[in-house]
Amino acid sequence: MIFRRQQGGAGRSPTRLVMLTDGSAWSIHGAPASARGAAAGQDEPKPLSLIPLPVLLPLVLLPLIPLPLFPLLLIPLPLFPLLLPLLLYAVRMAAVLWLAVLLVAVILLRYWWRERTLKKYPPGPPRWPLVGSLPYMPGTLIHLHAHQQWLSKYGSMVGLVAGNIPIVVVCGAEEVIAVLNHEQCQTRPKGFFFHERSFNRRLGIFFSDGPYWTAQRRFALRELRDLGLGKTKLEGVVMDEVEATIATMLRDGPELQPNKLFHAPVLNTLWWIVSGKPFSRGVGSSLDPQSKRLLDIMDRAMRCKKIGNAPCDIWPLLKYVAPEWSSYNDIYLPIFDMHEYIREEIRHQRKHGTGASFIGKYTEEINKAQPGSYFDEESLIVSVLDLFTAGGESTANTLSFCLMYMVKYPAVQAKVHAELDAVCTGPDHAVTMSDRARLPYLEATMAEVMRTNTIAPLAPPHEASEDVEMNGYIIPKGTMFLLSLWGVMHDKKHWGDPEAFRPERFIDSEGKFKKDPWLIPFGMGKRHCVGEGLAMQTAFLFFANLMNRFKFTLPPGSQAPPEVPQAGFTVGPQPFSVIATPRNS
Ligand code: HEM
Repeated sequence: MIFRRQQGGAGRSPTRLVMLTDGSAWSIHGAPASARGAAAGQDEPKPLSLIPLPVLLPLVLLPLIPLPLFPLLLIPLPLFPLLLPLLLYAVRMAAVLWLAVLLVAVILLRYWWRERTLKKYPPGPPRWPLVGSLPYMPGTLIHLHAHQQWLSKYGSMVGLVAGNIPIVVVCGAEEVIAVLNHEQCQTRPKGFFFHERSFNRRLGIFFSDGPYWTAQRRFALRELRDLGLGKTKLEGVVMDEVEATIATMLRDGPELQPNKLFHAPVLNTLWWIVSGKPFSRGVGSSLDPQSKRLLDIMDRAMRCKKIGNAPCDIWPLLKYVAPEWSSYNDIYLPIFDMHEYIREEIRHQRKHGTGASFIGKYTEEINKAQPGSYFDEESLIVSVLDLFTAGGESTANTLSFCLMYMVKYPAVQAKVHAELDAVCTGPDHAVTMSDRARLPYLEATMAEVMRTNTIAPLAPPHEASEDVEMNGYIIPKGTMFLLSLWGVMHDKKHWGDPEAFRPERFIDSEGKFKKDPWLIPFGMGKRHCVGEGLAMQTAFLFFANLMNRFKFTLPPGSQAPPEVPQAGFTVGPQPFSVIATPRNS
């Protein structure tokens, strides 16, 4: 390319900058010099298509050269080699500019397209291109923010967009119940997280759909029941864990931290169901290395509070460029470690024989699988992962909350003790499932704990499998629902005084435990928790026996723990301490 100045003469346009190559020329102002000549009856016009590509390309790029670089074009020819780096820089800038323009165009197009589908969408915070409503979304405890800030401003259904994913946060009790029972709201979202956690397929029970999900759920329900749910066998396993926990409390007490007390024994019960054997006896220092490894993995997995909402879940490509910053490593590395742990157990069982366990029964299904079967090793790994993630922290946190409310409400604790004293033969009596019906106040206390500070305040996300019409809004297919179970259990119209901790609300006029259909810590409808029976049995045996053996008080001089929970995969109490005093001392 050669640039030189062309002098304009009388009656011609003033001096113009032109580019000459091979005799063709182009003015910066857009008209080919040859075309101008032709208009004046001189040379034949030269069609643009005849301009060779090496000439055409710079012509197209030229307008994109940033303005400050334009004076470069006035520099005398002999100096040009010296300016080559600057020229290259200019070309690079032009390319970057093109890319930026293209990117902005794509983002705006996507934004426009998305907004077209959200015409009758519920109101909510502003939605921007690229980030949607993310700047207005709290990172954690969305249910509290929704009830304190959004409910009065936008109503019981709040429309948001995270990145490009439409999300409706449902805070109204009736609307939550309607969605939970709606035929077209029973699938799970299809985002990055749901594939990445399960071998790039949607496997397991928690986040799968359709006939595959039905098969996995049915299998899990059957096996949880057959593996001893409600029968003496499982009760014996849980009671072993209860005894081990009590021994640890006596050894490490009297001051204890409930947040650290229940994870190991609860996971141990789950591991027994999964593998047919407990992984350790006791908690804390007495763990064997394998058990410690499992607990460490679970701890890392549960500590990550951003699941489904992290930058890598919204912009998946970040996993390649910023795995730390985008929380990819925090979320997925523990999950992959867990895959490996479960895979090792499956191999061990294959080698040494499988017994009456979830893995054993599942392996039998795999062995008799026909082509197209829903049962394979990866499905087994993810199903076990689901049982662990769904059942471990939730049950342990429920128990920590139980102790927290006992130290906060000593009068309730005294009533629980009085009831236990009337039913049991003394603090050394092991409370079993056969005592449950005779302990209605204890049962009501557990129900009230689960109502007041439910560990899954928002149900795991549901998705609209079709366009759904509700309250005059149209929620497009593919929208993610975040359903406030907390809202149902704090609805003023239904409960009267939802903020009060009052177990008596679950006691009828005859002094018996009274169920309430709006007590839904385990959800309702087709996606209802598969582990409710197991969780309630475990929680009852732990809580009843610990209450029978100990009196719980706050350490002298310490404040009552705050009711606002700590976020995690599920929520739990903020760290707090109790003094556990044996009742027979
Ligand atoms: C206090 C303890 C527990 C609570 C509060 C709880 C709560 C819940 C909730 C709210 C759901 C979602 C319902 C929905 O999507 O609408 C759920 C689903 C589920 N829970 Fe639990 N859960 C507990 C314990 C357990 C245990 C011990 C297990 C298994 C060992 C378990 C396994 C599952 C599974 C597999 C699902 C997915 C069901 C599906 O999508 O079909 N949960 N749970």
